[in-house]
Amino acid sequence: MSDLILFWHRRDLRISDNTGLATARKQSPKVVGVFCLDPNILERDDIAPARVTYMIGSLQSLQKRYAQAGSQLLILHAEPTQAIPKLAIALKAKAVFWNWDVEPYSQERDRTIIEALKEKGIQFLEKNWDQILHSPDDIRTGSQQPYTVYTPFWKNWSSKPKAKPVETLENAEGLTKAEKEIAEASGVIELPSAKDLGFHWDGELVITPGEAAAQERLEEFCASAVNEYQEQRNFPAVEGTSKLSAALKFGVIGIRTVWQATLEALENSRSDETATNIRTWQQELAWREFYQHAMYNFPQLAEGAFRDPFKNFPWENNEEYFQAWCEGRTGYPIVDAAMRQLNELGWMHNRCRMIVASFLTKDLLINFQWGEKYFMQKLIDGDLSANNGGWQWSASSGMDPKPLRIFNPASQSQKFDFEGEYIRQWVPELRSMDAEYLVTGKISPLERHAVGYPDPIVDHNKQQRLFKERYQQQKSQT
Ligand SMILES: Cc1cc2nc3c(=O)[nH]c(=O)nc-3n(C[C@H](O)[C@H](O)[C@H](O)COP(=O)(O)OP(=O)(O)OC[C@H]3O[C@@H](n4cnc5c(N)ncnc54)[C@H](O)[C@@H]3O)c2cc1C
Repeated sequence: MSDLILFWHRRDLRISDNTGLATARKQSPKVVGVFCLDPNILERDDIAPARVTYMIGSLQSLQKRYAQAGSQLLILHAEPTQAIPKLAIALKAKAVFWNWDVEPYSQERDRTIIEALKEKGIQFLEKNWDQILHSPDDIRTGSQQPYTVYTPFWKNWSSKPKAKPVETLENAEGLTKAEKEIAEASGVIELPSAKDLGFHWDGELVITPGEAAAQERLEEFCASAVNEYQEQRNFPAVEGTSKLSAALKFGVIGIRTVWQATLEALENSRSDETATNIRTWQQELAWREFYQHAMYNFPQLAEGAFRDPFKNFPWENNEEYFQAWCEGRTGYPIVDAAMRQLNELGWMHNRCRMIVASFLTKDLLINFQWGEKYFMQKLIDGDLSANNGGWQWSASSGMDPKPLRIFNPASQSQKFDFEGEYIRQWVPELRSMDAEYLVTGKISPLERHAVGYPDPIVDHNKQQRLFKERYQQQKSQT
């Protein structure tokens, strides 16, 4: 066996602040990266072109970072349970290290790979967490149960000391020429483009791929917008949030680095008000972690409703309504603006994610899993835990003590897009209409037809009554 440690990147496309990679480098000077394009993931029907494009761009940048450090990032495109052990055996690697993931598929895949490595006496890292600040096994209620409610989770989670960023891989030995030939014979390929993989995204990405861009975005956000985050994050027409979600999903930036930046911002804050804004952003980072812990502890979340009344809920699942929702043609301006933003950018503002999710489930009476899947097909930041968490929260089927939250599209627009700026940006046929009509949605059929904008496909008040009735019925039966 050689000194080689293969470091398998998955949701940690960076060489800075990477716990598993830093451990590998401590144990050997010879560390080579590997990324496996997994057909089990890429061939699913919920993969967004924007997401793959961002991932490939970040892999390109990771390859450059490895080259600068003196090593390589190898690319495979094959079933990982076979390809990873095969490469490790061919290169006589002494170890394959990687960072653990919360998703059910990843855990199953990793267990299979661990068995194959064990058989050959190749070392691995047991349960090394990197993408979250605390292990899901460590944050427990007084009776040692995982949390199902966010507020007590936050209290416990935020009271625990957080690890500092770990050191960047500055230098490492790579493969020799002979080893490179062995790697190629074992399936290593050139990094394909997203188009080569069948994913076409010609638009601009909401965030530039790669570590440097994510770091820059973090610094920029922490120097300015974070100071007004609490209020500004609610207005979809304002650039009030970090847009770091894709970088966090793929681990293009380390969560310890992000947390450290919030602590520095707190230290530099000049007023209680600013500090409150920064703490609010910290709470959003904790939501991300809450949903990841939830997915790890309750993997059944990925399969459907968490709460009983929703397990057999009589959804109507009207295909035409669903199509209108997907295309931004519901006749509700704020809903349509949001869906068109999603279709065009591969990203949607959080306030609008909540509005459209409530609309799909409470107004259109469509199973939240349809919306969950559509989001995954479009989002650059699409992430099982966060997306499922957001959808189950909006549908009232998940971990939430307030089951009957129903968003009224008109009052949401009146509060958060009162000048209709966001609506005008994304629904251009309504551009010349007064804000009053845009936000209330009280646009006459004549005016709608004149500009080619549809009539409302359902009546909000009627539908929400219907939803409540069905919910009460289900509740009484469970
Ligand atoms: C129906 C629905 C679906 C969602 N799907 C996803 C998804 O697939 N991927 C995803 O990353 N987020 C998802 N979210 C959460 C949230 O909308 C996005 O994280 C946020 O809009 C990303 O923008 P940002 O990076 O500017 O966020 P910021 O406001 O700057 O927040 C910072 C980071 O905290 C995390 N975060 C913020 N809010 C949440 C939240 N409610 N839940 C979990 N993490 C959060 C994200 O990593 C985000 O990048 C969803 C929310 C809803 C209501």
